[in-house]
Amino acid sequence: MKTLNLNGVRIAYSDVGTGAPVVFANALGTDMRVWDPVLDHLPKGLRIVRYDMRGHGQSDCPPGPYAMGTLVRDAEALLDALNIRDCVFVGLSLGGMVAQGLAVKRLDQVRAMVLSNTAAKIGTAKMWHDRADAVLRDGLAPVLDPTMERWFTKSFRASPQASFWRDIVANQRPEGYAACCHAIAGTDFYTPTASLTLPTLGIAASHDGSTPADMVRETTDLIKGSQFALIQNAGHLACVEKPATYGGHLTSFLNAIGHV
Ligand SMILES: O=C(O)CC1=CCC(=O)O1
Repeated sequence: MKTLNLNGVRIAYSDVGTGAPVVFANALGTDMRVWDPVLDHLPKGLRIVRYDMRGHGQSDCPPGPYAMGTLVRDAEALLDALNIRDCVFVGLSLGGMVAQGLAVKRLDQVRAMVLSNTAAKIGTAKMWHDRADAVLRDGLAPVLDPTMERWFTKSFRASPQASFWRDIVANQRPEGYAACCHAIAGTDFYTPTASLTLPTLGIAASHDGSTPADMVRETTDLIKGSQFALIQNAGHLACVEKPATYGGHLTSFLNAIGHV
């Protein structure tokens, strides 16, 4: 794990390999470890960059609320600092919102994107403000059970791995989590995303309790020529629950666009 000071904030990242760049952005309540299960299922030789969204993982947690524009600027600054152009940007949930914002702003940095378990707009502003208020008041403990239900199928929740992912959320900082809830609350990328034409893969999961498959499909369909994949028997964190299937879809997409 390395860090860079970007926009006055220390951002933790990992940068491995020297080939065609693929950049991964995490979901709310997670950090770059959310991609660990999938990495073994990707082609060898890529340059794999992951980072922790501000307020998450090992990155700094400046006071919130955060704006989506700030999260997009962090991604932009990271790619500039690492001299990355023409990457495939893979964004999970909140990370997928960052992908859309970055693609609108910096097509020189992003040649293609993967919108995983995400949408142009997720939920309602009230829902996110309420969740942020609750987490700031009571901490993350009360949101753990509902989060696990949105993230994973019943059978995965009963597996020994589940407690590891529960702890990932439990150990995030409530202030960073809440600050990112505010960023989601203020985001509606419907119109800007509809103007995009870059190669795009949408990935949805059959049991996603946060961004149901129809929601992911609606956003993916805004982008002309996009592809869509539905992963069966997985929840919101399909990259964790079905890493081989997820990696297979990513690999097919990378091959199809010649990003090898
Ligand atoms: O509701 C959740 O916890 C899932 C989620 C929505 C946006 C995000 O990044 O995660």
